[in-house]
Amino acid sequence: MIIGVPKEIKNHEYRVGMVPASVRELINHGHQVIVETNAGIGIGFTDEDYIQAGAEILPTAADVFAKAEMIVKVKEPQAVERAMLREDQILFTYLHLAPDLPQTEDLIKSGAICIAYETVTDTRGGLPLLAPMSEVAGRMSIQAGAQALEKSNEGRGMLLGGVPGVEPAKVVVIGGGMVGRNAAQMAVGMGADVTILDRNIDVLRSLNAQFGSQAKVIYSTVDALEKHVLEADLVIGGVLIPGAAAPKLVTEEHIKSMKPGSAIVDVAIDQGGCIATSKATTHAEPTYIVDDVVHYCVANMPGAVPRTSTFALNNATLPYIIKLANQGYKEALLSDQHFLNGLNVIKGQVTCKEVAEGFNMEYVDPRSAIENA
Ligand SMILES: NC(=O)C1=CN([C@@H]2O[C@H](COP(=O)(O)OP(=O)(O)OC[C@H]3O[C@@H](n4cnc5c(N)ncnc54)[C@H](O)[C@@H]3O)[C@@H](O)[C@H]2O)C=CC1
Ligand SMILES: CC(=O)C(=O)O
Ligand SMILES: [Mg+2]
Repeated sequence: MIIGVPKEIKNHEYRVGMVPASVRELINHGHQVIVETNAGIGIGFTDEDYIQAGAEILPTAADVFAKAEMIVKVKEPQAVERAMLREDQILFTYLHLAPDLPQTEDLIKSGAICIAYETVTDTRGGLPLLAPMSEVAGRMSIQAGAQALEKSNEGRGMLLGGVPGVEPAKVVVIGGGMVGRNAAQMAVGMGADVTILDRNIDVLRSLNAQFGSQAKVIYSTVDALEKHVLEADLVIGGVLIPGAAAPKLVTEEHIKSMKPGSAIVDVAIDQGGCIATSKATTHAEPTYIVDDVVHYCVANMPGAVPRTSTFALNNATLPYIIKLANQGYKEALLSDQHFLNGLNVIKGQVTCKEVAEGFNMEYVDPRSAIENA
């Protein structure tokens, strides 16, 4: 198979779909890899590194899209990239369709086979291709939140850990999954007063086992959420209902009643955000203020630490890329229900239930969509 890796074009996005070592693996499996010039330059990989691994370098994204049978990316395709997709081409990347009608419509129109990293599941109920970036974003959320609390950023002027004799900041983490657990780990490490809310009892038990008395672990009701959010100096939004738009758990009224200068980091923004006043921002302009609350809502947080992130992402995606290339998408997806869960759009049909329901579109069972393709 011919596998194409274009350079990412989202704002301050320096990750890349494949590192040279992954290219070499695919070449060893007998495939051909084409890479856009300078695709890896943001993480220190030159064209020469890719050539050494066996790739061919092409001068533009248009060349890569025109020739590749499968496109491997990081972020959801931007409008100019969507225009280059073609029927029967495989697209393997993050999509986050639920909050993004224009992208969903373009992918339907393209006729391509669009497999989203973030809805692939595993046998333990996890999301193996989202997890590595959630680890990164969860950890980063505390750095971002600490900065947002600085006075020069219109924050309350609080140090997360306080100092001897002065109280630490209260950090409230909504959603105790991969993002929440990693955020809590960093916040605890910095000496903050940490509370984690989730509504899955098994998750609560596991958080309790990990953090013991270092963090409060609370069942997430409207009541509990309101109490803790209104007391918070920093709120981290990390809830997820896989495939679906995030529920708006923190309301406009809550934001109005939060302490002036408090901060929120809505990591769930890539699924639309779990805070009513959130709107996606970029690394160039990461924050804005609503009702004196600093909002950080960057939808590609791991893009800021692209070297760590690309390796972490590639470690997880490589076996799936190899499977698609070796077996073709039909066999690769039909033989593995968890991989099949990644299929969001195929040849004009929506095969992710949450996306179809969210946009009032017809849902087609992915298995029959493939069998009829
Ligand atoms: N902005 C960015 O750059 C990035 C964003 N993300 C996003 O972060 C979000 C979280 O991802 P993960 O932690 O991997 O998901 P996860 O599935 O590991 O964790 C989500 C948690 O939310 C909990 N939850 C669901 N409804 C809840 C409610 N009403 N109250 C409290 N908890 C609730 C679930 O029980 C689960 O434990 C996703 O939207 C993901 O796409 C991930 C990486 C990067
Ligand atoms: C998951 C995601 O949105 C990211 O890594 O950018
Ligand atoms: Mg206020």
